[in-house]
Amino acid sequence: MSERIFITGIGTGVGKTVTAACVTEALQADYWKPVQTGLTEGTDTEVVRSLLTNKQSVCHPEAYCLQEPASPHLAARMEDVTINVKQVLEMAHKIQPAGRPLVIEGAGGLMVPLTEQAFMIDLVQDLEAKVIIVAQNYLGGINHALLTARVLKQSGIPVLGWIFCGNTHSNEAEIIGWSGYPLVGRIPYTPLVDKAFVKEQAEKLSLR
Ligand SMILES: Nc1ncnc2c1ncn2[C@@H]1O[C@H](COP(=O)(O)OP(=O)(O)OP(=O)(O)O)[C@@H](O)[C@H]1O
Ligand SMILES: C[C@H](N)[C@H](N)CCCCCC(=O)O
Ligand SMILES: [Mg+2]
Repeated sequence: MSERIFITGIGTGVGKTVTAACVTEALQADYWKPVQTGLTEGTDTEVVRSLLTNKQSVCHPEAYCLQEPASPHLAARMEDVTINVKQVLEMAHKIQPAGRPLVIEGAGGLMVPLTEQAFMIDLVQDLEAKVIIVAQNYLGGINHALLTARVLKQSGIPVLGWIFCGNTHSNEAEIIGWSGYPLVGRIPYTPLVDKAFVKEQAEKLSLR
C-alpha cells in the first residue's frame, strides 16, 4: 500500500486545509476529505483543488458531505444519514493512487466523533495512516496540542510531526519539546492564500 498521510489539527479552523494543500503539492500526492461538514462556504476539496499547481494530484470526492457545520456524528444525525466506516475504508482503498501518497484531511480534531461509536482517531488507525498535526498559536493552544500528541502516543499511531500555521510564537518550541515530535514546517500568515503561496510553502516542508 502506498503511503497515507492524515492531516489532523489541534482543533477546527487551525489551517488543516491550507496545510493539506501544501503537503499534497509537495508530494504530488492525491487529496481526500472523507467527511465534509458545513457546505455553505464551499468544501475543503474545492479549496485544495484551487490551490494546487501540479497536474498529477487528484482531489477525490468525499464519502460524505453533510450540510450542518458540526461534528460529523451530529451533522449525520440531523440529516438522518448513517456514516459507514467500512464504506469509507473501502473507498480509501479504491482511490489510493498506485505509487503515490494519499493526503487525507480529517474534520476538526482527533476526538471528534465520526459516528455514534467511533472517533476521528479510530479512522486514522483503520486507515493505517501516518499523521501530521497542524497547530496554531492561541491562548490554550499548548493544551490542545499536547492532548493531541498524548492521544496519538497512547494509540501507537506514527506521527511525522508538527506544522505550525500562522505567526511564529515561542509556544512552538514548547509544543515540540514536550511532545517529542519534530517540526515538519511552518506556514506563515498571508493576506492571500493562493497557488503561488502554497507552492512556495510546499517547497519548504521537511517531509522526507
Ligand atoms: N497561513 C495562513 N494565512 C492566512 N490565512 C490562513 C492561513 N492558514 C489558514 N488560513 C485561513 O484560516 C481559515 C481556516 O483555515 P483552514 O480552512 O485551513 O482550517 P481547517 O483546520 O482546515 O478547518 P476545518 O476544521 O473546518 O477543516 C481559512 O479561511 C483559511 O484560508
Ligand atoms: C464545520 C467545521 N468547519 C468542521 N468541518 C467540523 C468541526 C467539528 C468540531 C467538533 C468539535 O470539536 O466540537
Ligand atoms: Mg479543513
